Amino acid sequence: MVALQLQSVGAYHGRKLFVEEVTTPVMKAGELIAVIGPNAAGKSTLFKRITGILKGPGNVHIEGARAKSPIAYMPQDTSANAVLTVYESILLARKQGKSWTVSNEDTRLIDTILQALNIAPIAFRDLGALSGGQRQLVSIAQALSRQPDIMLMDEPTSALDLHRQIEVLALMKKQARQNRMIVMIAIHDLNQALRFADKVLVIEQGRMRACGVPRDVVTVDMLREVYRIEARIEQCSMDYDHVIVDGTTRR
Ligand SMILES: Nc1ncnc2c1ncn2[C@@H]1O[C@H](COP(=O)(O)OP(=O)(O)OP(=O)(O)O)[C@@H](O)[C@H]1O
Repeated sequence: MVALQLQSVGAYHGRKLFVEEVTTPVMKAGELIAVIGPNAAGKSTLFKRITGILKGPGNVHIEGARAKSPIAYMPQDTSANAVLTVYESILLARKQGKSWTVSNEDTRLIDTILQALNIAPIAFRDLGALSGGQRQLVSIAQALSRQPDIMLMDEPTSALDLHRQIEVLALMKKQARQNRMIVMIAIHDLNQALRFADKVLVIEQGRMRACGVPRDVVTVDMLREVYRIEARIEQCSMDYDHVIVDGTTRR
């Protein structure tokens, strides 16, 4: 079973260290981890360091991975220039770094993903002709098609309507459990993080402020200090904690 731990991890843009000394608890197969923090805190930078796109000190320690390239990364920007259909783009993502022979297993998996994300009806549309939300769903499909051990998704639901946001986050939680993946999702919607995450990792000014179960991490004090908001945390009728914002504060 895969396990991931960040050990004193930092990340450079050019010569400047934008993320420093991130040491997490061990993240385990089956877990969904929400990565939260204000704009420019370093969430994307951290993801790019974990994937190896950016360099930096420390160690991204992975144990028990099944795949040779265990990480799939879904970037924040999902715009596409390629002249491909949705189906072709997912197949291409699946075949990245593998033999180009297309097997029944490949086509079956892609069909399952198209159904799960409710995008089968647009499977043969050109990528360039999709809406922003549709492009984001295709990007999720591409990442899922790689059947990774570790899935890093940078704001995967930012362009989706509320119904689709919940569908996608519930699907990712199920995928994490069923396929024994670690799923890390950078997300701004704290209520979605509280509802779906097993753990929440807070990044503030390039450093990890906290990582743990949502109830311990998303607190009134954290919201005041990190987000500069005055808020209450109350339980909704379904027992989920919910952030209710009363106002913003100045620094
Ligand atoms: N290519 C780059 N070159 C130089 N600096 C960069 C680059 N990309 C990001 N940065 C800087 O790194 C810092 C962290 O940015 P990052 O994109 O990781 O933040 P984030 O937490 O993902 O923010 P957001 O929530 O706004 O997406 C910011 O100060 C940003 O300006």
